[in-house]
Amino acid sequence: MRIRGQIIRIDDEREVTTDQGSRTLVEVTLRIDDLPANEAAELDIPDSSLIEDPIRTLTLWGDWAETMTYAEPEMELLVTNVDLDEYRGDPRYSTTSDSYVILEPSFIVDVTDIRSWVQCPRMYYLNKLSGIPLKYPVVKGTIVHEVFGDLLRGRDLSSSIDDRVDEAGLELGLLGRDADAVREEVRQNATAIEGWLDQGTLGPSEDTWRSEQTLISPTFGIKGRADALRRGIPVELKTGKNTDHDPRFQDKIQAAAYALILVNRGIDVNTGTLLYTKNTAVDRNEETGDLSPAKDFSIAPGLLKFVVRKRNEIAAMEHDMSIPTGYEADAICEYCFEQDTCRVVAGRLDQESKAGQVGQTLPADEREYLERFYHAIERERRAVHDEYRKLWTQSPSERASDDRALINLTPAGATQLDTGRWEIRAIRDDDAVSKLRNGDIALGSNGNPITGQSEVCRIQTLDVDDDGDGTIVVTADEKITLKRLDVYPSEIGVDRMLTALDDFILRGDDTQKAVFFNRREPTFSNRADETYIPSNDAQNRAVKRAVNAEDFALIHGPPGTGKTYTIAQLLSVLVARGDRVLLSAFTNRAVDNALTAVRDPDVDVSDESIVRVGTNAGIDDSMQDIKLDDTGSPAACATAVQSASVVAATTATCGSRVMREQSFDVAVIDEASQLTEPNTLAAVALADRVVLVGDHQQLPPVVRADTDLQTSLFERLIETHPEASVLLDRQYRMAQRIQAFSSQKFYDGELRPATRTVATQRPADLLDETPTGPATDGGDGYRQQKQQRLDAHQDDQTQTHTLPAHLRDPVVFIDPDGTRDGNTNLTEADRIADIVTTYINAGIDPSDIGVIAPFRAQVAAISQRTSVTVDTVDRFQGSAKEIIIISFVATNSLEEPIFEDTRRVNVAITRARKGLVLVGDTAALSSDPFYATLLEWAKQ
Ligand SMILES: Nc1ncnc2c1ncn2[C@@H]1O[C@H](COP(=O)(O)OP(=O)(O)OP(=O)(O)O)[C@@H](O)[C@H]1O
Repeated sequence: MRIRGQIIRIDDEREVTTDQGSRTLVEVTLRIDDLPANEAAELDIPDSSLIEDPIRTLTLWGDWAETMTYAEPEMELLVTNVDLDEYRGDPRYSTTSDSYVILEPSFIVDVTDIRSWVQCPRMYYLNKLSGIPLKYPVVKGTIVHEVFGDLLRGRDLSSSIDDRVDEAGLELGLLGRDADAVREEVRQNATAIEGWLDQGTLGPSEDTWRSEQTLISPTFGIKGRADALRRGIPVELKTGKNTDHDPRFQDKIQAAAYALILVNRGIDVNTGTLLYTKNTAVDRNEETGDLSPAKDFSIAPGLLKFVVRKRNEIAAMEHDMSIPTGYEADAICEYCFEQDTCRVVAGRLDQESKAGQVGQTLPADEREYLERFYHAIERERRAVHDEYRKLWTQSPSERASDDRALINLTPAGATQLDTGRWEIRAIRDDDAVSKLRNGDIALGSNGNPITGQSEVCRIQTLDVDDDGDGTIVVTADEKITLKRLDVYPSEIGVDRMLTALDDFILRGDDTQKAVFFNRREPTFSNRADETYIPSNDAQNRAVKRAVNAEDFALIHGPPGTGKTYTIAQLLSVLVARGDRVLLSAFTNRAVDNALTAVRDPDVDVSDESIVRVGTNAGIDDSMQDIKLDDTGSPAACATAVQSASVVAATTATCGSRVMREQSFDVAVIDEASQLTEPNTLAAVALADRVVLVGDHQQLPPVVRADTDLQTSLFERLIETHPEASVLLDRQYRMAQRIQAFSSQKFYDGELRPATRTVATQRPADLLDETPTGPATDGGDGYRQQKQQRLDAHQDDQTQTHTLPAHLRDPVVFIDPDGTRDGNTNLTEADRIADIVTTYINAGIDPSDIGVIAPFRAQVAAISQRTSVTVDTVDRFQGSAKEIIIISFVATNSLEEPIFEDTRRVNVAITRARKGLVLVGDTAALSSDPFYATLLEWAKQ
């Protein structure tokens, strides 16, 4: 029996005498979440009031009492294998010798963090803050681990080493290493692995082996990736040497933590293996001791419990987000490699530290900032943990309807690739939507990702044909029977935000920081005095402001105002001046979109001077020719990135160990209003000057928790330093009538159409009534395509309907008199499908029409009724359609906001070029001042 609940009170520790001698105990009062159903029956207490009152006393015996020294009221407690008895009519619980006590079980601790915590709690904190820097032992360690995996998958040693060293080309190049020397060193390490594999009679061909496996334990709140499992026993590889007979303590802890996760899966683990690969490489004449690389050790229940208690210490500290001092451990600072960093961080942040403090303390506002964002990021981490938890708390169908999983797949086999990895296929027979995309990392499983067979894989294909059928193809290290594919949450995003804070605040330049902390005003030079963009005064001023900025400049670009165009012109000016430029944005799509404009033949930046840094899967096909080749000759890789005038990468990649080694004169960051402050800092920290391009009146950063991360650095700076910004006030997208509301409400009436043609566009321009059509910003290509469509249409001999009068206006409001039911309004969905059909029958191409709805359920309802693109606002940001139809869903009243933020309405309505149709309920919309004005405008 297990119980789980919130701590209400913790009594003092006591010693009692029992038949087993003197024992320690602590009594804790808990509010139990789910009382065991059989509680009353077990105790034979007929009092039903007990069942309504979930407060119970729990006695923690022996070592578990220690966990209560750092637990606090309000924390959650999960206790397994409890005993139930009664004391004066009250049911009471107590731990048994088989119990585990898990504090804050929802907080998921990584195995490697438990390892560093055991070495020293401050090491855990410093690793989290600073990330893993580019250092040779780290890169070599990664290569050896990969070769290990390859050997387990049956690959030939030499070809594995060649490939893996090749793959690390860029990192080795930046470290100034020679490939041959690295190959030799890896070979020495790998010899230990090979020898051990041979000698253990357990050849890789045997089924008892498997390489790295990601494991999560819902009970113990632990996750991690074991290097390998041999007959269910965790094997950890260490690239160092250890000539003692026993494995190192922290290494044992790591292997034992994996064992715990296996225990949670019902596997009894009582041994662990540590493989010290350097042991075979050390000189036997000089070294004494135990030089065998493999060291087995027994994993007794006591060790597993110790691991849980260490994990509990971390969870408790993270609960109130306190900073470890190092005194919690017996670690000896003078032998610690991290001693200097530890003292510097303690000194700069004025933290208590066992190693002491050095250096000058940072100004109070910087420390306050770091602390505030550290807390915000840790809250975001918790929200990611909530996502992990849904892997086991939600049923498969709940996950599917939440778009978090594709379920009920039919396995369709697997093929082993040359690399030893597997290509796994499954058939889907429905067109269920999900958040999964090609190129994503996902969790594939045979049905249950936690207790079943599961593997982290990369999606290669997810396509669905017209009938809704399709083949899913993924690649993974091990073969699985693919029946389900889940969105796999990742903490990399939060980890990268922390390292960006560290790079900017702790390692950043004081002069640069002063301006972001309002200790001095941003300054501007006069170096740019030419006319760069004659056709658009605001864009021209923006380029000049950006080139002149000594610190930062802000380019505020409402919808369709040519932000991307301006960025391209700006880059050509900067490159011509000899500046080295970082071009960044949150998503790969945004980076590639900006790069497309930079590579326009009319823009004076040569392809040879640009490199695109990122993963193959993330980068658009059209950018593959300028993608940085990070494999092969180390020197060539390093030169390629170091000599580039323009380096383009997402802000997440800016936090990678390769990009953290780069420096730039200027960082130009697109869609900066959608970036959290720390995400922006990841790029800012790499450059002397910064240009942020964005629009804080459109979508804010997407974050899970309600914290300061919701406000972008762009928004904060434009409010504190409006003089550093330029508003692009001419838009090339919308008819005058469509843009008017947005201009008035969001841009102080300053947004105007760039040309008369833009201003006067109408839906009828899309019809054959106007054969030549007016010029749109799509240009001749667009007209030709349209003419082809019209010709095809006429060839069809289909009757050409004309567009009814009420759909000819650029802005239309329609009230279908529907009823909201949950997050859908089917009458509205039906009417929207009719409107779409009317447009199409009139000759408008379906690809010119888009529908936006506030909720996914309504998106699904409309999608079932029409073939045009239907989506939420977030998916539409950055794109535009000739005709946009918006479904508001709400009827009668507006108890909850429709788009939760009026900026979403701004984005929705500004997606339309020629026609905007608002479909909603008059009564509901009139009940809110903002929507009432929208309605008034639409009905004009
Ligand atoms: N100065 C200009 N002269 C002529 N055309 C321009 C100019 N600036 C932008 N355009 C055109 O306006 C259109 C929109 O420009 P762009 O894609 O740069 O806008 P954007 O602000 O990035 O759009 P979004 O709001 O979707 O991010 C493009 O077709 C572009 O060629």
